[in-house]
Amino acid sequence: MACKHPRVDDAHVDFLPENKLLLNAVGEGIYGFDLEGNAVFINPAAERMTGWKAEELLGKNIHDCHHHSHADGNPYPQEECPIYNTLHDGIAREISHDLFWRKDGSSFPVHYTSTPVYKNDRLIGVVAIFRDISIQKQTEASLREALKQVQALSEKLANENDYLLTELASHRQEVNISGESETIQSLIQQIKLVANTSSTVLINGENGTGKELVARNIHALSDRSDQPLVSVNCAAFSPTLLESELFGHEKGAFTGATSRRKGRFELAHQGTLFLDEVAELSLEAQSKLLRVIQEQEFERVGSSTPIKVDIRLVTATHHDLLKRVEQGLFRMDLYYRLNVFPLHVPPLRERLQDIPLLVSDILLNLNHKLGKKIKGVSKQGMQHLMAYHWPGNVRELQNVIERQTILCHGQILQIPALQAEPQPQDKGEFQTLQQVEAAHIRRTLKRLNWRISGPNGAANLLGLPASTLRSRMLKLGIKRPA
Ligand SMILES: Nc1ncnc2c1ncn2[C@@H]1O[C@H](COP(=O)(O)OP(=O)(O)OP(=O)(O)O)[C@@H](O)[C@H]1O
Repeated sequence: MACKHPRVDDAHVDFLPENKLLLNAVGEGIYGFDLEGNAVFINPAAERMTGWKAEELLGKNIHDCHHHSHADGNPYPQEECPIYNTLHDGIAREISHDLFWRKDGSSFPVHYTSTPVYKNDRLIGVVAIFRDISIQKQTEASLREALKQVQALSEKLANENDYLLTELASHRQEVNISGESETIQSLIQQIKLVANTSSTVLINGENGTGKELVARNIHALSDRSDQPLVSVNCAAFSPTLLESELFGHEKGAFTGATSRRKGRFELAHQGTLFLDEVAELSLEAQSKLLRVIQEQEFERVGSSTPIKVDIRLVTATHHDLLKRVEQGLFRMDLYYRLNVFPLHVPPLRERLQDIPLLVSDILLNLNHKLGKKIKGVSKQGMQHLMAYHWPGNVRELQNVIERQTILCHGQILQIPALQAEPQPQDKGEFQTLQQVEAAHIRRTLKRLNWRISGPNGAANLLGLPASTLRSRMLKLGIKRPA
């Protein structure tokens, strides 16, 4: 932009004479103006910053040279200029959000002061001292950007932390498995054996038998126990959501992916990942899982950068997974990868002798939770519990006990007769009374692991003295299988 009206008024140029040497040495730009707003002094720093030489500007109207427009290109009238206002009212000003235009048409952000100069109490001009604050602005912008990233990261960490703390808090007490039956004791042995290896474990069993409890025990007994145990119920998500839940996603990977998110595989790094209901994985997710198991690496949804993880995998299902393989619903190669160490959790109806111990553990928790003082279950109540077939397994037992505990006012819990065990299918053949009696005794003995006497023995449950039961067994030819 061309500057107009070159006019030097010698009468006004010498208001800074003694300081000129000093002013030429400072790093900040300095202009001296006469009362007309024309430049009477320009130091070398100002020349460097604006690209104008002093001789080009001296005597000219400085506002027109590099203060002519705002950043958006709109005109900047002289009447609004703080420096020119100081010229008129003699009041000092300090401005931090403004810009100066250079000779080459570019601009830079400035911080400046405009200070009135008096001689013999008479205002004779103004000194403007300015600094190029581009670097400061850039630093501020990068700091703001860094702060945004730190805030996003700390929010994400807080979420992950919340998830892990909730997991820990809700399961801290479940590091034991109650049961004295042979099957449970042998299960506990196997858990202890496998826990300290890094082998993949596949837990199979009906709903409510304690598969998740087994997984927690494996983790708790392993050398990864101070790292997270992360659980995912594969049946709880649609195939697309499950993929992003497991592997995470990049920002914008799909509609609704407003920020980058870590998947459960990353959260479980160095710990244990428990995939419950693993049979529900889509074939696509199965391929991805197979790759993680083989290569210990995967990509987030929407990214091609591989992420390496070190996890111990424990899976569970209530399905016959091999049957799912035969039906083409589950990859055979993945099945073999998961089934390295299979564990079977038996249904409660096959280990009825565990009921008294389970009930006493459940009551202990419930007394604490509900503020009750129940000491135990009545004799008849226990018989009712032992006579039931428990399709919902331990979870159903917990629910029955909790329901009755809430209703109970005394110290001994009464349990009503529970829905009777379904009879064997009527195949259209008549059975004699003796055959029905033999089948019933055999079934009861089997469920009680062939225990005859004692409070949890079959004789007690059938309402007979143990000696009578033994002679009936002899008569009916019932023997414990070898
Ligand atoms: N042997 C046991 N001792 C103590 N508590 C048990 C035992 N088995 C199961 N439970 C309890 O029974 C409840 C159900 O167990 P869990 O959730 O582990 O079963 P699950 O087989 O994983 O069920 P689902 O297949 O429905 O997910 C839990 O509260 C668990 O703590």
